[in-house]
Amino acid sequence: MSSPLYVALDTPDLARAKAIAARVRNHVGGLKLGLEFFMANGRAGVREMADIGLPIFLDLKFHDIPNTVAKAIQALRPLEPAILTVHASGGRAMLEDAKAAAPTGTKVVAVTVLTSLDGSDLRSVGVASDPHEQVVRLTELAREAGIDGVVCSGEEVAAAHKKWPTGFFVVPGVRPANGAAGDQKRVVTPRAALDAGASILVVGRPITQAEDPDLAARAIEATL
Ligand SMILES: O=c1ccn([C@@H]2O[C@H](COP(=O)(O)O)[C@@H](O)[C@H]2O)c(=O)[nH]1
Repeated sequence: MSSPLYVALDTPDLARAKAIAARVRNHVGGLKLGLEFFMANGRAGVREMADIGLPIFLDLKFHDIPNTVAKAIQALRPLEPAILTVHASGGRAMLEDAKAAAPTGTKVVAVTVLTSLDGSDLRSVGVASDPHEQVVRLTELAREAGIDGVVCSGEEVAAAHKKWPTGFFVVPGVRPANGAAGDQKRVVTPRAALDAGASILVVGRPITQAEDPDLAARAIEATL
């Protein structure tokens, strides 16, 4: 069985992304490429990373009107990513159109509440619900829209999983015990996230900024 650990290669530097991927490839189940990587390296860069032979999670977090999101996803079809992301708050029609536009083998997952936000951040943008309630609400929306799963923190994944037992749950904001949270506010350990029902874990800086990324990935893997 492949590892549930996906490494987030958040760098604009293609050579650095390839070097880290080469070092950790035997201890991770896939490579997550986000906006920082994509803006610098585009589709050609994604193709080069795919040549490494691990599944590609393209985390571009689309959020726009349904037609625009669908057309953007259609433009990415040749890349056939294993997973891609949209924002659940884009609404049901956008989620439905995103799924219809994606390649058959691509999982479309919706970001519920970013792991960098807490209740006070939600209130500051006019959302009265706490992160837990909001994640559960958006998980129900995602399920009804017929997509594949959601992105949430390890604090809510058990509740989301209960609402959607067959869903696919992506958990970022994962830190080894005593690891620096950085800008993440809803953080759990890799083991706790898996025990709570995560399908895959996304870990970036604890691996990519470690002195020895291979050792850091191995240490996380050993806890799973
Ligand atoms: O709610 C979300 C959604 C996506 N992310 C992404 O995951 C990684 C986390 O990186 P770390 O360095 O481990 O904090 C990053 O690429 C985010 O864009 C997230 O953190 N939270």
